[in-house]
Amino acid sequence: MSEQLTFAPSSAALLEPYLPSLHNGSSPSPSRPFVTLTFATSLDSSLSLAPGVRTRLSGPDSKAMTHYLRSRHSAILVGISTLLADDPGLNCRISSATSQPRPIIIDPHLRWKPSGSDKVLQLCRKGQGLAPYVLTGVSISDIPQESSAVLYDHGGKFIHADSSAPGPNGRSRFDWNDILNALERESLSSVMVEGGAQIINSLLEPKYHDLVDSVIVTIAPTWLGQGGVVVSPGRVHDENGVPLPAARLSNVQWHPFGEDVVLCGTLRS
Ligand SMILES: NC(=O)C1=CN([C@@H]2O[C@H](COP(=O)(O)OP(=O)(O)OC[C@H]3O[C@@H](n4cnc5c(N)ncnc54)[C@H](O)[C@@H]3O)[C@@H](O)[C@H]2O)C=CC1
Ligand SMILES: Nc1nc(O)c(N)c(N[C@@H]2O[C@H](COP(=O)(O)O)[C@@H](O)[C@H]2O)n1
Repeated sequence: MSEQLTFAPSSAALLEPYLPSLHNGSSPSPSRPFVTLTFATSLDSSLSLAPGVRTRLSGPDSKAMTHYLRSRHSAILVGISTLLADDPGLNCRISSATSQPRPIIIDPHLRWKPSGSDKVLQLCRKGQGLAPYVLTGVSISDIPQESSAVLYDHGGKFIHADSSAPGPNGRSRFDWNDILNALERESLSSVMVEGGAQIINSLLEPKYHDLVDSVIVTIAPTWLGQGGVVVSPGRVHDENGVPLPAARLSNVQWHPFGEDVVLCGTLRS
């Protein structure tokens, strides 16, 4: 039996202004899903000790908060490096949860070879979570049959999306509008974007700020030190080349959860 978490209604009420509507789960924009950017960070803005190293930052109370968020979104999105590094469950372990979020894996070059031993698929077989939808730039006809079979048998699938949008260092990637359009086509009305750093840094680019409905960050009272996987979006400059803050939150609230503090805000002006 996996761990079961509880989250007090009084704590849930604090988060309500930052969550998709309880009534219909919808976004303020009817044509795309509600987007919550959420992650746990150290005091030096690290998500983990090093690439590929699963690192616990959240204490029990903020962890329960994260699982409450999972209960309130129809999808939970992570990058492929997070999936390969953490072998995460990506399910909701709140005892009172009535639904599970759909895991979305951003895997433009198809690095994941699904196997029955992946935790996310084990949980699916136990009826404790859903199988992932994998967004990839690879043509569906080029995906190895073994990979498709494992994923489809669990109720997941590969979804092709254009991965030729220009990214940093001349690398191509998905445009976030295309990612959200793909989720909308799957009738997923809300998504919590959990990470890792490349995913978060790309979503924090100014051109995507209007796509993000809320930001909920757990800050743990620890410094992970140099070499961590860092959230720090690309630099923004004014017309004279003077650096500007990359992003700033409005409508800010801070809530202590155990030893951690949870910062809630919005990116749009
Ligand atoms: N503390 C926390 O809340 C969290 C921690 N993590 C940690 O973060 C680390 C992984 O982070 P990263 O190495 O930054 O990897 P990542 O999980 O952001 O995945 C990076 C990969 O995702 C793909 N990708 C990202 N953005 C894309 C875009 N816009 N279009 C197309 N493809 C895109 C690319 O293939 C890229 O190589 C792990 O150590 C994990 O433990 C991950 C999630 C949450
Ligand atoms: N909220 C939060 N706190 C931490 O301390 C974390 N390390 C993470 N990581 C994210 O959660 C995923 C693990 O999920 P499961 O517990 O296995 O379901 C991990 O892959 C990161 O996305 N999050």
